[in-house]
Amino acid sequence: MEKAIVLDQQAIRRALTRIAHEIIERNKGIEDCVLIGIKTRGIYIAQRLAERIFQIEGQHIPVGELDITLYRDDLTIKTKSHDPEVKGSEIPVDLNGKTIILVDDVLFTGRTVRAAMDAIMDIGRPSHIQMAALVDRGHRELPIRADYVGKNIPSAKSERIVVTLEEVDEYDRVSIYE
Ligand SMILES: O=P(O)(O)OC[C@H]1O[C@H](OP(=O)(O)OP(=O)(O)O)[C@H](O)[C@@H]1O
Ligand SMILES: O=c1cc[nH]c(=O)[nH]1
Repeated sequence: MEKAIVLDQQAIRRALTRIAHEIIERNKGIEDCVLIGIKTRGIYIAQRLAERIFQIEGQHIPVGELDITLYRDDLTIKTKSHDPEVKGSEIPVDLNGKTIILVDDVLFTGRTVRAAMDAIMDIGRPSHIQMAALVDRGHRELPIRADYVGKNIPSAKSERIVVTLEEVDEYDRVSIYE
């Protein structure tokens, strides 16, 4: 059941504009930066950030993609943890020496980001890896944090944050379900 809408279209737009500014500020521009979106919705968020960054800086930032699948071990074992694996990637540039900014819609246990970092390290040797999430809902199971957060949403572990984006879902919204 939908408990609350936590971000509407305007709030998502503002959050992404702020993150775009923060990325530029922290990296003193975007030279040698690459955005890498994680599977469906992270990819669209990365593309939106690249558009904002172009509007602000007048420079194109490369955007790559990682496709990560969940192998949930709670199907066989009574635990809620899961092990994501990388299914595929589309990386448009050489990652050696670059600052990679991983982008996802929701940061939860951190296991997806860990799998993404493993995949990046297999492809090249970036100088830095940063992380941007539209929503950080807490409950980390690994020592991973986001450098850029649209909104921190405290949640019960049993709840679910659902992000819908125009590109795939017709409208922009972040809701919490119980
Ligand atoms: O930090 P974690 O615990 O790894 O969770 C975060 C991941 O979970 C969600 O994907 P989900 O597997 O729900 O698939 P979806 O993107 O298709 O909704 C979300 O898009 C993140 O990629
Ligand atoms: O609540 C959650 C947890 C993981 N991934 C999501 O998209 N939502």
